[in-house]
Amino acid sequence: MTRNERHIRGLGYIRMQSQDLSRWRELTVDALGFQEVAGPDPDSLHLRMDERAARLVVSPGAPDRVLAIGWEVRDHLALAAVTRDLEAAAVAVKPMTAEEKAERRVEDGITFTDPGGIPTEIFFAPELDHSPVLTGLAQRFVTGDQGLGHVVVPTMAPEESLAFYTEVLGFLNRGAMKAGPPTESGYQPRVRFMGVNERHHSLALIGAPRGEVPGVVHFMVEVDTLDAVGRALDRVDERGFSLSSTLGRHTNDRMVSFYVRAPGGWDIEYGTDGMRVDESHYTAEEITADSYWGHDWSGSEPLAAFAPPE
Ligand SMILES: Cc1ccc(O)c(O)c1CC[C@@H]1C(=O)CC[C@]2(C)C(=O)CC[C@@H]12
Ligand SMILES: [Fe+2]
Repeated sequence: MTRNERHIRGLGYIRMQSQDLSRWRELTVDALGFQEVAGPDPDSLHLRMDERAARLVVSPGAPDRVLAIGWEVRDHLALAAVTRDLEAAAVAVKPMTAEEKAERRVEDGITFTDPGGIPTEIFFAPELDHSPVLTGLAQRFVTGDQGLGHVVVPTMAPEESLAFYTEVLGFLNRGAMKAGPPTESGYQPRVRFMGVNERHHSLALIGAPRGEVPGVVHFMVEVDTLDAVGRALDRVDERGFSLSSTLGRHTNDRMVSFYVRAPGGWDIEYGTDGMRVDESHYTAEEITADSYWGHDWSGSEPLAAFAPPE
């Protein structure tokens, strides 16, 4: 198999819808220190992390689900090249409408669904907001050349999804972890990690019985200090949010993080101290434990992506 040229530079934005915006605001703004800003849609929650106008947008709607995972490319030429790669792979690609571009505050982009049914977008030239970033915990979100963070998406077609992201979109294989025993036909299910920059993984894929709704297992944001992670942990606890996993350090990206349950049945992973991958010598590896210490999932409420299919 060959891989197309790697045009994607990072995870750019995530758009979601939820029936409970006030609880989303409490979690993201009050507990995790995102900055709430005004945006093109007065009814949506626009959350700022850095100089980008908004990295996360939560709109009112049912059911609770992800509306778009936005991947960033360098410029118009890169967008045209990725569009050609997708069309060559027979993916139904739509150009963003003027309204979609205005909502996302990007110069241009395309929309399509990935093999797992996840609404996916590729864009370039996001608008910047040059006013100071006023985070609630005085933390700095680690973004920049490492993008927003990472997202873990469920897929009912794990082999097809892996081929799509690595061969068509050029994501780099950043290793895996076995997830459950081999099937009778000998297929070994794995959580697959993939990267597009120095962040160890910008995307992970998990085989799950439910694809499009909610369309996400967790997304991760990184902050600059362990103290900010600790303060966020105190605040989610004070506000009665359910901790899906205790604090721990992952083996593959070395991130120290906890996971908190958001409305809609997926998690936000909040971490610090992630490693940077040096691609000049990195080789894909298989981890045999998710963490060096901590990350106790025993108190986790069931994830919506793993609910039995309807
Ligand atoms: C293993 C791992 C390394 C780095 C990460 O950022 C990361 O999210 C994970 C996955 C954590 C976790 C797991 O290992 C077992 C299966 C889990 C519980 C899920 O179903 C979602 C998160 C997964
Ligand atoms: Fe993660």
